[in-house]
Amino acid sequence: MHDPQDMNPQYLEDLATGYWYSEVLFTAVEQGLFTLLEPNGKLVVELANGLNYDFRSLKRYLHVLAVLGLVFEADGYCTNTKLSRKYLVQGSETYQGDSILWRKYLVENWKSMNQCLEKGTRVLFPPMDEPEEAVRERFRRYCRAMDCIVKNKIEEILPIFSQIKLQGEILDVGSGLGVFSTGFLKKFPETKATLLDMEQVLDYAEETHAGKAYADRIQYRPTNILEAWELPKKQYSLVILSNIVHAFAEAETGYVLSEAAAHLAEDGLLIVHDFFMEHASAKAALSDLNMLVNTYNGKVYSSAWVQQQLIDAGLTVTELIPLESDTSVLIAARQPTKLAELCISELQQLSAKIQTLGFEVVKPIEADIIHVPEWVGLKCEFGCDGFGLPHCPPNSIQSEKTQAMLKDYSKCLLLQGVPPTRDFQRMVLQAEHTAFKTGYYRAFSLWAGPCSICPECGGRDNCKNHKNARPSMESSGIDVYETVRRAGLSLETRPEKDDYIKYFALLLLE
Ligand SMILES: C[S@@+](CC[C@H](N)C(=O)[O-])C[C@H]1O[C@@H](n2cnc3c(N)ncnc32)[C@H](O)[C@@H]1O
Repeated sequence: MHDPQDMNPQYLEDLATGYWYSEVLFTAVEQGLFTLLEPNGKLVVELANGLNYDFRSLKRYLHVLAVLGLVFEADGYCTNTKLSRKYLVQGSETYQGDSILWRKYLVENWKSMNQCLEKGTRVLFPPMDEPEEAVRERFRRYCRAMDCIVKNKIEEILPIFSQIKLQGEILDVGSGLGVFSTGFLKKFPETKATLLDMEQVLDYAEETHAGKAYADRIQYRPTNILEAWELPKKQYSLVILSNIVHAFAEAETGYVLSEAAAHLAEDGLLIVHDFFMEHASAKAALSDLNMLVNTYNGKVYSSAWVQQQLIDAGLTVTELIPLESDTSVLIAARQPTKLAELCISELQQLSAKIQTLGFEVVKPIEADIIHVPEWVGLKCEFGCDGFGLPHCPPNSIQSEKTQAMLKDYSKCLLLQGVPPTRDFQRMVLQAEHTAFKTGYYRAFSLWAGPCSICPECGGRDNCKNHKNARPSMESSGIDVYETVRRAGLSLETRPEKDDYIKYFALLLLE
């Protein structure tokens, strides 16, 4: 997909047709198409009969599913792909259909966006006279949807705890069906869990876990978590708040966080898993709107806000730990040494800290993707006004030296920001200092554009600020476009002079 900085109307067309993709998926999942294709695929004609579809229209529809990588279709025969077989076949452990169909259920509320913006709150609610059975079924669908999503997350999160021998009591706050805590129960046999949620949710949770090997280690405690929790304080080795922080506005969420902290044992760990504005920023911002149209007062927070609540409650807290997927975790403890037992790479922690300086993207990359071809210097010598400036060629690093220097480094961070140049360069310097103070004593940055760090430049032969001057990537012979693309980010030339600019810098670490 194009991005907004490409200044391409195709980006707008792609946004406008986003629902085409979701409708295609919703229909196939709702009709159980992928389930019908198991175990060995079907003739398209058989599928048309099974679904009561017009044969020719189904061929067109299957063509789209094939283009989207969800089926294979050839010679009138159709089979699932690996992806659809794993995630879209009913009855499979990894089935995602319940969360996909929950997204479909929410479409009506999204259509009320304009009214929500006018009123400042959700406007559509289930009917007051909804029959009890319908309410119960709706709750259950909601629980299954959350379950689908969180069971993938727990696989990403458990490795953080791989050096810890967790024992004792786990408290899962706003647990839903409790998939998060059961992930811990399975990994740590010497733990027990208490689930806090509404009564009807916990009834369903109990049904779901009945008969499982760990079932007798779970206690169900129906609780309104916005009121006092009738539980012993300072008792729990692990307190879990997964996807609950975003359910309420500041006052309520602040209360829930402080109650969670109060129930944490002296040597316990508290984990907050959620969307945070700093990670997967488009999805996080859209999730914030999802809260606007679907909840009473929920919202997505910045990690800084949640961290501050935990600090105010007397805890020490990690930097944001982004998952590979769209959410992140923060982990807090009463004893700072407890956090040192977690398996979070130093680089992850540093990236998160540097992100908070205000960069759009902070991406760890391997130094060997940095591309230093022969031609870059030509663009400086012929065609750039900066040639001869204090830290531009020929007063910069020769490409041979850059190539040699890069051999001393393996890890680095690619930093993306925006103009003005001086502000960006100052932020890069701050990032370098942050890395240095963290222990990366070889930290060295190369930024974008001629050095602009001093409002009054000492001039070509007379730089008065060597302490803060740095070379740019391009002046050192780096092909910035190719390097950025190899890092999986996008950078295009600008068709118009006033088009949006992205700035990149490299922070070499070790
Ligand atoms: C988004 S779900 C998260 C469930 C689970 N922790 C997860 O990560 O999938 C939020 C849960 O909080 C529960 N919840 C919301 N408000 C609550 C309240 N005031 N008291 C107790 N539970 C509440 C909901 O019933 C729901 O199960």
